[in-house]
Amino acid sequence: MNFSLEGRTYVIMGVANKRSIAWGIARSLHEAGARLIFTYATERFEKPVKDLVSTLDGQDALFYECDVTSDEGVQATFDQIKQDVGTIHGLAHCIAFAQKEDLQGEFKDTSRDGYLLAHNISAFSLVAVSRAAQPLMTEGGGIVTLTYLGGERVVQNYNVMGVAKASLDASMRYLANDLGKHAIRVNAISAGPIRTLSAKGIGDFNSVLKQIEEKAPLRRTVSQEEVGDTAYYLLSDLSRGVTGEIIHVDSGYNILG
Ligand SMILES: CCCCCCc1ccc(Oc2ccc(Oc3cccc(O)n3)cc2)c(O)c1
Repeated sequence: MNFSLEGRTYVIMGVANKRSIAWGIARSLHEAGARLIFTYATERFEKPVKDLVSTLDGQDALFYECDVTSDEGVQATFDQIKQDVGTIHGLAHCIAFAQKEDLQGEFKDTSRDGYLLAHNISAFSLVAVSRAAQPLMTEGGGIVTLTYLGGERVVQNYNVMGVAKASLDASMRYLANDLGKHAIRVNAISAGPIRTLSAKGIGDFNSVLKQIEEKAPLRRTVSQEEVGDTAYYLLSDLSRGVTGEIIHVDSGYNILG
């Protein structure tokens, strides 16, 4: 069996810059021979993403805007992708957002709007893009999303994003149940903390990194590349028997009490 991604096309949603975990996923899939399609939330990201992708030798990528807070916007993007390439073999959902004030202080102070916004962008968007992508995945395939330990147990300051990640994790399992009959697998990677643009929104992030380096079984933090390689595994035939699963790429930190 061949585990190359030659001849396969994957949609990667959420590259912001070279530090993005989504960019680590893009590099791993490119190295495996995949053709890549990139979506970004607003045209602000079009040039940075195109400039990054131009560094991938031999990549014939496509680029689309996709506002995941709009059902029509998601459908329009996937209609365009269907028109341009026909079939896709998978998707990496690397999209989340919560208001900065809801990522510090006490969770009990979360506003109704802040709670709904975090769930809309960080959890429901997986349902929306999976529903829109399914008809294009005529040969089956894989969907991967990014989650975090704070959705499984309390991590100070992660607050409403933790509650949204718990919803994302359960949504991933229910999507795995629905889409399995179409030979589409749905899994999540629970990444350890990585210094990305998104991480800047989180209170006291530096002390979390220090805690990992001191306590995690591997005594170090993980990289975008290590997460990218696990996404390659989950989107390739190596993981053909795996769906509805969360793989922790976190130096083992999640096993500690
Ligand atoms: C206290 C937890 C420390 C480890 C957090 C690891 C982590 C880092 C980044 C993560 O992704 C996001 C994505 C958006 C997000 O919301 C943001 C980001 C920047 C500004 C802002 O206003 N909101 C917060 C975290 C994420 O889900 C998890």
